[in-house]
Amino acid sequence: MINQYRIRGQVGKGQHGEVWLCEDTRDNDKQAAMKVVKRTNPRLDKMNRLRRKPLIPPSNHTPLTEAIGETERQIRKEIAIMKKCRHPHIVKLLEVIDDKLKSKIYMIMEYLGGGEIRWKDEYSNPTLRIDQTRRIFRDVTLGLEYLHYQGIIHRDIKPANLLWSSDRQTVKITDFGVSHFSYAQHLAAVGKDISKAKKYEEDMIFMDDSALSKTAGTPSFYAPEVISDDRYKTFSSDSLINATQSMPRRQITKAIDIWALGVTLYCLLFGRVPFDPPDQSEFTLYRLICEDDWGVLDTMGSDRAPTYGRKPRKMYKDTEGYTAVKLLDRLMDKVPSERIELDQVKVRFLNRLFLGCRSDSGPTSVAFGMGSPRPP
Ligand SMILES: Nc1ncnc2c1ncn2[C@@H]1O[C@H](COP(=O)(O)OP(=O)(O)OP(=O)(O)O)[C@@H](O)[C@H]1O
Repeated sequence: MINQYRIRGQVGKGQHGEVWLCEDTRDNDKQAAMKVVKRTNPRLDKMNRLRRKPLIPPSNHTPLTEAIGETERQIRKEIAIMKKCRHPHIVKLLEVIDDKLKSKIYMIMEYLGGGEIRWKDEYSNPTLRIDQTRRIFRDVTLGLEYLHYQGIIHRDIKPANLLWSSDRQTVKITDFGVSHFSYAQHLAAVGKDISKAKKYEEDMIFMDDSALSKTAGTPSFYAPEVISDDRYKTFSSDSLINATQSMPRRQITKAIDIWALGVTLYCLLFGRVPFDPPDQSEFTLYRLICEDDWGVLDTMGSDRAPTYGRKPRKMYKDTEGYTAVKLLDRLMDKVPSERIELDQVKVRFLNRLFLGCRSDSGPTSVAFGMGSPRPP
């Protein structure tokens, strides 16, 4: 038992901790997920201490972020971010058990019993039907829109971080381990005055936007702007100096999540990632992401709906294949400022779902919104 929680089996293990199924004995044995994380990780903390080299020697006034180790700083950031979120498509943090004298921190979350989304079989064929993908995509779009409105960039959107509720009716976004909260981005989204920051004061220590310059997430889902030129281009020593001097630092914004949403949608539709280097090297992967186009298979989903190719002709514009490829095009635009925003995804691709279109009101077999049924 940890406080009122009776521990049942282990449901998963991540890089930073373990997740256990437990029951809340004070709430009719209601199921919950308990993420148990160690406050310190000597190897990681040492590495980060060396990397960060404090500019000011420690004193009585050393900021809290310097006084605690890197691991605990990351956990606290994850908790601060999760505390801000209350949304049907975001995993809910119920409670944190944080006894300063103990080596572990316990995060109690709602239990998502449906587990991870299974999107491919052993031969990399898609396992989801188009209508299932459409529902998952809608849930994630809504969850992500809420995060961005809050000023949160998730930074690790991918199928493995989307979990089904126990009844498999809803998908929720999880794992805020590398997420970032930017007060500036929150204000930009809601258009408020920065002097009204009172409410967020306690979290200000985690709002250092410079942390965004560190690469985080999963390589196959990286947006081009996350990958700096020196990670996939070969330079002569002279041109490297010139290139790094002249290269403006690319701005990391919520657009990186929209790209990752596109990669996720591609995975669900085709059972494979859009950029898959034949030599399996990260160097090649980064080059493909930054410079190459992706391709499409002839069909998508386990129900094998036709796609009509990478550049489908206008005559197919009312088909789900055409709509899906156009949506992928807009989500995976290599230029972040040109990439579609989530409100546009809603208006242009999910509109009918939002209006609650019923199966008897017309063609609902269309994959991503408006249009008429597939041609024969
Ligand atoms: N609220 C939850 N309900 C049910 N299962 C969960 C829940 N949260 C996490 N899990 C499961 O536990 C596993 C570990 O989750 P966790 O977030 O710690 O690790 P992770 O996703 O591997 O991330 P990282 O290694 O980056 O910390 C996940 O694969 C997931 O299936």
